[in-house]
Amino acid sequence: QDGSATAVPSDGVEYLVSTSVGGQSLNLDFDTGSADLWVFSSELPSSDLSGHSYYTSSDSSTFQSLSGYTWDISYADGSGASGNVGTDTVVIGGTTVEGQAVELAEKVSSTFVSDAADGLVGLAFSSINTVSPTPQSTFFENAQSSLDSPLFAAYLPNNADGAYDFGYTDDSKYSGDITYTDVDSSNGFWEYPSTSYKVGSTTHSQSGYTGISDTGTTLILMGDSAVTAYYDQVSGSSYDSSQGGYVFDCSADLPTLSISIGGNYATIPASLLNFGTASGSSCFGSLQSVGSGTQNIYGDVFFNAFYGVFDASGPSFGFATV
Ligand SMILES: O=C(CN1CCCCC1)Nc1ccc2c(c1)OCO2
Repeated sequence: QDGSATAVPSDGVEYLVSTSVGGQSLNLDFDTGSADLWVFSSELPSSDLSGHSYYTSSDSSTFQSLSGYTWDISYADGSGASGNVGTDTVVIGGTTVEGQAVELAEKVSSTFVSDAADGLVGLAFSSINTVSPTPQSTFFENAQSSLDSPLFAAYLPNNADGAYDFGYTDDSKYSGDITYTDVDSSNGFWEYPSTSYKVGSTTHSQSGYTGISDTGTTLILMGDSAVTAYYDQVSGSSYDSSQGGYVFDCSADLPTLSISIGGNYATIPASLLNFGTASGSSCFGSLQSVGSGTQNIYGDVFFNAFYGVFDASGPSFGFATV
């Protein structure tokens, strides 16, 4: 059944969605860049639980253990978690999935302990689900047959409540048309060619590059040539290792950044490219380096500007101006 769930911005770094797992409410981070649904659980050391809501399987009448099943995930930012697996009823907005694989954390890395999320809902493709011995389907994959259309959409406006819509697109959340491009899911991501970009009105090519739509990443992460080309146009900008990225004077005049999604450009307004105060009068850039590789990561800052549609028929990804 179609539905919409409110996404609340948290600490400026993620959006959390109140989710019912076996009747227990948890604030979960929806991550289109991974495919595991995992939760803080009573199996964690109690010192890891402070400040978190957590799932207790013995308190759920609908929990079923998957005996011998384990999971262990590592994210590109170096964080990770692991544990065991069961199934339970998961409700997000108006959409219910019975028998959803729920991955209970027995261990989480320190960043998760200090982060507000009580777990994650992975919305990438289950080919990258980490459950052993059998990878498990995502909430969206399980929900698809009950939705009017096999799609979900992310509406994540800057510093304001947003939403995840399941089964339909909501034209009150965007203006103009939704522009779609084919997705190559062979790496398990909502991935597409991203072979050029514009800094202001100057076009640059990045042949062979792809991009992924990743609501689990805060910023926009691109290859070093693109990052250098951008900050070369920001006078006084520099890479500050103590801040962990490019910074500039908060009064700096920033160019727009247009990224190619398939054959179409999405232009991020300059205002969104200043992520905010780093220290004193220096501000942190919303565009940072992805490091090595040719896969750009288009995170929440992208979704601050565009309603993103993840359509399993195709599959395809669509964007429209917020
Ligand atoms: O790791 C993530 C996102 N991740 C989602 C799940 C919670 C923890 C953060 N993003 C990311 C962070 C740094 C990167 C990167 C991606 O690609 C290269 O550098």
